[in-house]
Amino acid sequence: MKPTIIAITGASASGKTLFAQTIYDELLGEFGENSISIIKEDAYYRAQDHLPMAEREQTNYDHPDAFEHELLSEHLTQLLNNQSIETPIYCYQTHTRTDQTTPLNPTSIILVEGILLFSNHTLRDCFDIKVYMDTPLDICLIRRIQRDTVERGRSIESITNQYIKTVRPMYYQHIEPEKSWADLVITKGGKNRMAIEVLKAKIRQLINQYQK
Ligand SMILES: Nc1ncnc2c1ncn2[C@@H]1O[C@H](COP(=O)(O)OP(=O)(O)O)[C@@H](O)[C@H]1O
Ligand SMILES: Nc1ccn([C@@H]2O[C@H](COP(=O)(O)O)[C@@H](O)[C@H]2O)c(=O)n1
Repeated sequence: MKPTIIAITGASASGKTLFAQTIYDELLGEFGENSISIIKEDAYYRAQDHLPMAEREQTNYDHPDAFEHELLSEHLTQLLNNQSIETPIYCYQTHTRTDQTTPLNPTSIILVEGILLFSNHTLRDCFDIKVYMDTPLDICLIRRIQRDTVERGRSIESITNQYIKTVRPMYYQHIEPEKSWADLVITKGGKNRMAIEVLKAKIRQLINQYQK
C-alpha cells in the first residue's frame, strides 16, 4: 500500500501547525514512528542566499512563487515510492534555508501543512485527503502577532506592514479560494477537538489496514 498523504492548508496562523502536530503527537504514541510524519510547506520556501537582507525582507512570502513546490512534489513522489528524503530547514530570521536538512523516512501517513498547498495542481494531485482550516482572519492576525513576536523575532511594525502589503491581499487572492478543493473544512482553529478526533479515527483505520 502506498502512503496516504493528508494536506492541511489555510491562512497563516489559522492553526495548521497546532492541528497537525496534535494529531501527530497523539498517534505517534499509539503507532510508532514508522506510522506517521509531518512535512512543513514552509521548509520549501525558496533559498534566497543570493539576495541582500533588505531585498529578502521585501519578498512576497504569501505568493505561490515564493515556494519551491516542484521540490516538494518531487519529495512526496519519492516517499510514495518508498524512498527517504532530506527536507530543507527554513529560517524565518534570515529568510532563507539553512545549510542543514532533516532526513525523513517513508511512513504510512504523511501530514503536510502549509498556506498554499492547493495552488499548484501537480502538488495538489499528491494529496489523498485535503483539509482547510477556516479560521476568521482577524483571529489569525491576533495569533500571528502573538506568535511572530515570540517565535519568529518580528516587531509589531514589521508584522502589520507585511500584513497590509502582502499577507491579507494574497489570502483573498490565493488562499481563501483553496477552500473549494477541500474535503474537510475545519472551523475553530487548531484546538478543534472533534475535528482532531474525526481525522485521528480515519488515520487509525488507514494505519490498521497498512499493518494487516
Ligand atoms: N484554537 C486555538 N486557540 C488558541 N490558540 C490557538 C488556536 N489555534 C492555534 N492557536 C495558536 O495560534 C498560533 C498560530 O497557530 P499555528 O498552528 O502556528 O498556525 P499556522 O500553522 O496555521 O500558521 C500558535 O501560537 C497556536 O498555538
Ligand atoms: N521569511 C518568511 C517566510 C514566511 N513568512 C510568513 O509565514 C507565513 C506562512 O507560515 P505560517 O506558519 O504562518 O502558515 C506566510 O504568511 C508568510 O508571510 C514570513 O513572514 N517570512
